[in-house]
Amino acid sequence: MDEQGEIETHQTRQHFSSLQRSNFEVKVKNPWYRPVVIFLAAVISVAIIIMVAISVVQNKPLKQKCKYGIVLDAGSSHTSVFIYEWPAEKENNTGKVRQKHTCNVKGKGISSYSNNPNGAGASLHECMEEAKQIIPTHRHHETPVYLGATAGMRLLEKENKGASEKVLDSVAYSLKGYPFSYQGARIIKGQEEGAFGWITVNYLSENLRKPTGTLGALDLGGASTQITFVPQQKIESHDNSINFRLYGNDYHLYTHSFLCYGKDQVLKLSMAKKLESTLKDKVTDHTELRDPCFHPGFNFTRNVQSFFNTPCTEDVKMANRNFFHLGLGNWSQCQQSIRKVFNTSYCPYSRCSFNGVFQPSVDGDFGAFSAFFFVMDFLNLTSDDLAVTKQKLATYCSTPWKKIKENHPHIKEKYLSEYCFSATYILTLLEDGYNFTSDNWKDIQFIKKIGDSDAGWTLGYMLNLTNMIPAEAPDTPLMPHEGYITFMLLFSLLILLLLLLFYIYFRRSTRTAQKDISVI
Ligand SMILES: O=c1[nH]cnc2c1ncn2[C@@H]1O[C@H](COP(=O)(O)OP(=O)(O)O)[C@@H](O)[C@H]1O
Ligand SMILES: [Ca+2]
Repeated sequence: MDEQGEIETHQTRQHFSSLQRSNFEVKVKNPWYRPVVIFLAAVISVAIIIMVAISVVQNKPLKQKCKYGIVLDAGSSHTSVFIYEWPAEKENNTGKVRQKHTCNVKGKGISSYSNNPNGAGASLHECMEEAKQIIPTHRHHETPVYLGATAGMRLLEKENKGASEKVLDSVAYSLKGYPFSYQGARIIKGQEEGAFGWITVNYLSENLRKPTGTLGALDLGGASTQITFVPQQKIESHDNSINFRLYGNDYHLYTHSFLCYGKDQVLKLSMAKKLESTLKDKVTDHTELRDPCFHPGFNFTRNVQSFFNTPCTEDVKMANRNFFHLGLGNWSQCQQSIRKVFNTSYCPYSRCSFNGVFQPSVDGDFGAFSAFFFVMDFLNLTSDDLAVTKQKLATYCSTPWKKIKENHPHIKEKYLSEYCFSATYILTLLEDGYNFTSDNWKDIQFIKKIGDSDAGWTLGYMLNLTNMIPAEAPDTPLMPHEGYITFMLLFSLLILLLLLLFYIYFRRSTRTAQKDISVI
């Protein structure tokens, strides 16, 4: 072999040995890489599937564990039992508490039991038994029960403190006899009634955690009425100011409760004033009271005493006697007579509603509930402008009593006869008392419920006493539960897809390498 041949042979050997090396490498990769990749892909896939499955099961709304609370609204006309329900683990979030059930206690309000206090406690029995059925037994012992009494008991306390204490003792004794967690029975203050009504409507409307405005609250009961809202102006009287810090926001509320200005007591007050001016100098029995607030043809014999059996009319003095109560059905005269129950002759502040009570000008939207709703809804007056509302009411009041009864054969006559008075009072209170105008009349929404919960003070009272509205906003998860599950699923699918692509690409490149070798 010459030198040239030597070199070629050497180069060929070198080339062959490098080929041998690369062939060796591919041969090593092939049997090793494929099963490992398949195995890894399988393990990762299974891991992802397990992860998704666990996160779905872990995070799916488990069979809701609920907690419960009971509030008894011992109003002047009747008592209602409200049962509230909320998901156990979300109690500090807004809008989570809902009204599960209500039960109306048979008979009148607890203040009517002043001569038979034990009857007050006993009257709650049926509704409390119903609560035992509705709330799961294992939750009974941890379910708080609160009783709040409003203006009927405020009046009884004024009139006869001993009797009001006995009535409260009786209802407390009765409530302690049930398997729930008794938390107290008390007369709530007018400011609390107003403020908790405001919290209720704003909690239910989910206004509290948003930067949007809040809803003012107008509550009309039988014995008192409340107005509560966030004013634009400074609150000039300490008694009308309530401050709350809720979910990290400060609220400065104006609130006032007018005792004796619920629709039943104001009827007595108005009647007392009419009787005083008409009958005072007449000594004969069976004198007539011609009343513009009752329908033409309405004619009943009544006793003066039935309008003077309350501290609300104690300033008007009259001897007891019977009189004929005759209806005239004249809306504007009725309004004139109702105006006399508002004293607007003095105001020690820059502005007042009536009776020398400070009130800033009404501002924003209002929810008007309880008897505001019952009366206006019955008369179909919840959605017109003020002028049309007045016209319709004038027509209703002038409708003969006989026709009214024919049109509503199933409504109790006492209630039916009073709707003209009550609606006229509502318009007068809102316009002359609180200073609403035809311009902002549309800002008043007459409401009974928000969602499935009644508007009223009870929900706000319970939320406050159970500390369910925190002062600071609780931390919220990054995304809602449904969003989290969707994200996890999509993300896992994406990883699977990538693995699949990676596997396909790897197989292809391996085959290409093998082909290259076989060609060589
Ligand atoms: O279905 C109804 N139609 C008309 N008025 C009603 C209805 N239900 C309740 N009311 C009236 O609503 C008022 C409720 O007052 P409540 O008993 O709460 O007194 P309070 O809040 O002054 O203590 C009473 O005047 C009652 O007659
Ligand atoms: Ca009430």
